[in-house]
Amino acid sequence: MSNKTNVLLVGSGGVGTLAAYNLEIGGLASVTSVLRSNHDAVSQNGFTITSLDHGYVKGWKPSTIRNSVPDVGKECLRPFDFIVVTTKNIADVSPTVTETIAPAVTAGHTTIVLLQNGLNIEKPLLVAFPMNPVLSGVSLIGATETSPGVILHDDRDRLIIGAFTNPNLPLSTSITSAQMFVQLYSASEKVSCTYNENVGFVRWRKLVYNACYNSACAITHMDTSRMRILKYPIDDVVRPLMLEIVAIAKAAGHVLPESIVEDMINCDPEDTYFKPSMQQDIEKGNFMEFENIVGEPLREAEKLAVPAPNLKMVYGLLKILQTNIKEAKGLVSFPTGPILLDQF
Ligand SMILES: NC(=O)C1=CN([C@@H]2O[C@H](COP(=O)(O)OP(=O)(O)OC[C@H]3O[C@@H](n4cnc5c(N)ncnc54)[C@H](OP(=O)(O)O)[C@@H]3O)[C@@H](O)[C@H]2O)C=CC1
Ligand SMILES: CC(C)(CO)C(=O)C(=O)O
Repeated sequence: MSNKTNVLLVGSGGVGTLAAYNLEIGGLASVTSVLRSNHDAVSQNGFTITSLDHGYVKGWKPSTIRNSVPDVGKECLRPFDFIVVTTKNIADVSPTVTETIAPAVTAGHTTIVLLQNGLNIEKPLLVAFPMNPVLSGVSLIGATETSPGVILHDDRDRLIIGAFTNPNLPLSTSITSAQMFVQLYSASEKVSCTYNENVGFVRWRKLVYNACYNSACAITHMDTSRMRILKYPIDDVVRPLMLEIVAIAKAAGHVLPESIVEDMINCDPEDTYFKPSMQQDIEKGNFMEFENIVGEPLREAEKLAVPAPNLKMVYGLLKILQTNIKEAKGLVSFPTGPILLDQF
């Protein structure tokens, strides 16, 4: 039996494939990757990765690939030490993250690492798996699967790991797991992976970008460069949203530096015509992570009585757009025909 750390990776798109590759070349982890739409392409040809950190990699496969999440109990498998979740976190569509990973979690043993955007993403996992550490992974990376098994990685991998508070475990248990994961991820010596105990601060800081740019770009189908060149999309839409997120974060106890708004507005190189992930998702007809990225900060605002009228409007619009996607995928339907016409 291998003495490497046993890692299951669920969700091998842009972020997940880079994480699996980086963990394996570090030499301390053996990775089982769960693949879905790219399973056949990768089992035939491996991954092709063009990466700013790792160079050009052709035909690479993780130690094990699977087309479904393993059932550790039924299959009598060695328990996973870490499950790294790099799916999009679509809280309003089943199967949720909790439902997806449940068969692979060993109570009291497996550490769950959520390498995903958004706020309060740990809450359902702490309810479902009360005796397991859950870690926060905030990724600053640019990684996209351009066709099945082909990954373009064009902004350096900087990963910030921390431990979500699990009231059923000593904090030291979760912190030890977090530090172990940082060691595994840093072992490649190709990327930056740091431990940060202030998970809330790190997640609110990232939301200043994601809740505002992701939403504005998804709704308008305009990338961040065009918004900055035109200026009025920033003045009328993006900056007002960012100021609301900063105010909500402050009320929640996370005081972000004053410069954060202008820094986030200008953080992408202006010539990249960058589309944030939510815009890329809507343009592909995929579900958007809007509940965790916009809905959760909005619910925090309501709880803390912080006015957030812009965020509320944007949330409403994203919910409508998500319903359109659900309808296109057959998850919701409406009455059709003459009855409907008579009614309106
Ligand atoms: N991409 C980026 O540069 C950044 C992304 N993030 C965050 O990282 C997370 C991952 O994003 P990203 O890599 O872009 O996402 P992608 O859409 O590229 O990849 C998600 C992968 O998860 C797979 N998946 C989804 N559900 C399941 C399931 N139930 N079982 C198995 N596989 C599943 C998808 O498969 P399928 O193809 O079949 O749908 C896809 O391969 C998100 O939270 C995102 O917001 C954060 C910073 C930067
Ligand atoms: C901007 C980015 C790529 C941050 O790394 C991101 O988080 C997103 O597009 O959702």
